Amino acid sequence: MSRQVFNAAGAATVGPYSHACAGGGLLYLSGQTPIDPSTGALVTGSIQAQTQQCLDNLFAVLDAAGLGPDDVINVQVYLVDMRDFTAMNEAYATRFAAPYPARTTIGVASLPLGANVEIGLIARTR
Ligand SMILES: C=C(N)C(=O)O
Repeated sequence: MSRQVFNAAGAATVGPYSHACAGGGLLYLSGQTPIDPSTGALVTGSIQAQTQQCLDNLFAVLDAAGLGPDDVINVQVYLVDMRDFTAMNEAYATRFAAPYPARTTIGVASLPLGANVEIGLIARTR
């Protein structure tokens, strides 16, 4: 049996993977870097703008699977510079409403394409 995968025009990939893969009642979304899918270019500028682009891309993938932000149960945030933590949180809070999903934020040495933030998530399926 092949994998049940989801891909969305409103998101990007930078390698050999799907935007999302379902299994065990969960939907696992690949990490999204802040690529604007309309241009294929990395969003530059504030960490807020980059964070919002990552989440917009992820929400496009959720939408392709018939899901939305309220279905998200776990989020992984990767930051190249942990000094961006507060600003990332500010942008993050514009895309999720309380009660928030569980989340882990990890500092990393570098990210694909020189991005400053990458976000992945897990959602429940219906
Ligand atoms: C950006 C990614 N999700 C990757 O390279 O795996």
